[in-house]
Amino acid sequence: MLLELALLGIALFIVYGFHPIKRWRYRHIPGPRPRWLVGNLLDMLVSQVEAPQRWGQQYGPIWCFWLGAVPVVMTNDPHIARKIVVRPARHKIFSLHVGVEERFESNNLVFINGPLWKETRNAWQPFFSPAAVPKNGELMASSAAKLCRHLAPAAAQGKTLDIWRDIGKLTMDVVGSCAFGVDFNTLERDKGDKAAGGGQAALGSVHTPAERLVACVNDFFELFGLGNPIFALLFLFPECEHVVKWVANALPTRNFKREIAARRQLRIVGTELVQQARAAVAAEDGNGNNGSGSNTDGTAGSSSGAAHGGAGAAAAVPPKRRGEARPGSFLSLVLPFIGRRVGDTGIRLDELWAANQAAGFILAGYETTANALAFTIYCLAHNPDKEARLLAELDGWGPPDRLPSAADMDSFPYAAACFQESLRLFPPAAAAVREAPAGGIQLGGFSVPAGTALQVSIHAMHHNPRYWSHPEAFNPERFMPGTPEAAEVTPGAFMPFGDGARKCIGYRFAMLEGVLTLVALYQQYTFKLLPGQVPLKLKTSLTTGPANGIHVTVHHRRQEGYSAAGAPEE
Ligand code: HEM
Repeated sequence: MLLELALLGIALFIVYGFHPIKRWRYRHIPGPRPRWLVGNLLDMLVSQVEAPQRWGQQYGPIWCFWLGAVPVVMTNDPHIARKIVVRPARHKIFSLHVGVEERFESNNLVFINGPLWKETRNAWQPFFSPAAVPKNGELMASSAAKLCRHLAPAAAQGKTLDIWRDIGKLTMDVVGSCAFGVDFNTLERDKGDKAAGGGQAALGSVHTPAERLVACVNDFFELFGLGNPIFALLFLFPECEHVVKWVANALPTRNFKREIAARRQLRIVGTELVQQARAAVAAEDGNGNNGSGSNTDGTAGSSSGAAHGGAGAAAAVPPKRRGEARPGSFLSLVLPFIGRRVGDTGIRLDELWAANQAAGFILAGYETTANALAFTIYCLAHNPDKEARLLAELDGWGPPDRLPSAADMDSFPYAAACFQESLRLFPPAAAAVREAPAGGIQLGGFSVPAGTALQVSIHAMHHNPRYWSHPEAFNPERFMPGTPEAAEVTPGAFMPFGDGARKCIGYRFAMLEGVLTLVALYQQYTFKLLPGQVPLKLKTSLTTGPANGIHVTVHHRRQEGYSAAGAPEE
């Protein structure tokens, strides 16, 4: 009897691995052949960038692949992409976490849907309005100036460095000063770079708060999602989510322990930032009021948008009313939402929600922009003629020590074009994700069942030869208005920040930071790649970044005798 049951179990498991009913529902959509049990998961584990690009060439413009038992319908075509991104619902993101970490994660703007997403996006929006973003320019430029000082010894001594790590310190510095008014000190200290770079640091081996923060964010990015083998189990057995979660937490692997520690650290930092902001408000109120959510009158969006402040700088300007931190700081916009009820969902926004918004800003604002800037430096170092054109633009603008501001953005069309072209070639977010609506959706002539995960492969679209001539070439002229290259660009084929209601909320902020940083850096320095880095190896978890950093030597332009034409005078 036992033997028969075992055989029946094995037979059922074998049949389960073919997912016959599910696969039958998607049989009409072309795509790579799924393997037993794992589907096409292994291809995605090898490269979440190359596999979609290859499938796009073989099966495009729309295809279906399988993450274990989960079908994903993907496109590399701008017209189909528009139909996908216009939908506001993001497909469910699996999570292995339990308890407070699960509750913390369930507030993340990137993952939530419905009324909670709407209310949370409302809390973020005023900080990113067209009027508010430029006010961050001064702090961004001053962080870039710090980075320039930080690079000076390497330039003087001819040392090599991983510029991706140093740029990461810059973007964390910008997040701290612009969003929270806090100096994370990332550019002031350099303890052997233990804290930075690809999550190499175990949290226990770093000590200062800034080091801990950078280390835990790096760990988070490295270990989240498909980078974690247990996570892959959720795709193999999505119906058994609770069991997989239970096993993962009961018998955590070393990496999973690291990920939990990183999340905990982020939660703690987020909570500290919220509490500091509340304390600053209470101190300014002068009556001990801690802003505990009494302000639910919808004033959150009314702040001036002056982003220079937050917890650490709150004393500089009196708050407009109780419950608000420094006007215009990110947290000043978030704090008044504490205590609100979200429609008729029964959800009440609390301090954990606010802490998640603070941590979410750190996560979203740090690594994507760092990767984009580091990729731009790589592209320019590999294309000296484009670098020369950039240097000519900067030299025409002013002396090397003149710091750029948001008001100068129109003076740097080529710097902006270089940043955009690098976002095309190496989009830090590989895909935009949505869910097919109730009743299903027609895409590219195929009907896609309700609830299906829909993805725009941003990388595959940006490399689609149907829409980009010489897609592998770095050609910033594509983004210079009035050039023949720009005239060729298909509207909608460039989507590094996604699109629709869920378009990246930070895109203006990222563009400003990217251009101001490039200007400040290239006014003073150029960078040469160490050999062996072309073509660049990529790694993708939540974002796409360089797999092994970007190793360069730094050259001071004036000392090296650079001319406006950019070439070093030998
Ligand atoms: C070069 C830098 C950046 C890139 C390439 C990037 C890219 C993206 C992409 C592709 C999405 C998904 C959009 C969609 O599904 O349609 C996204 C969402 C998001 N981004 Fe960014 N991002 C960058 C910088 C930032 C910054 C600086 C912040 C803010 C601190 C930020 C905050 C967010 C948030 C909160 C979302 C989720 C929005 C929602 O679901 O409503 N990003 N980003």
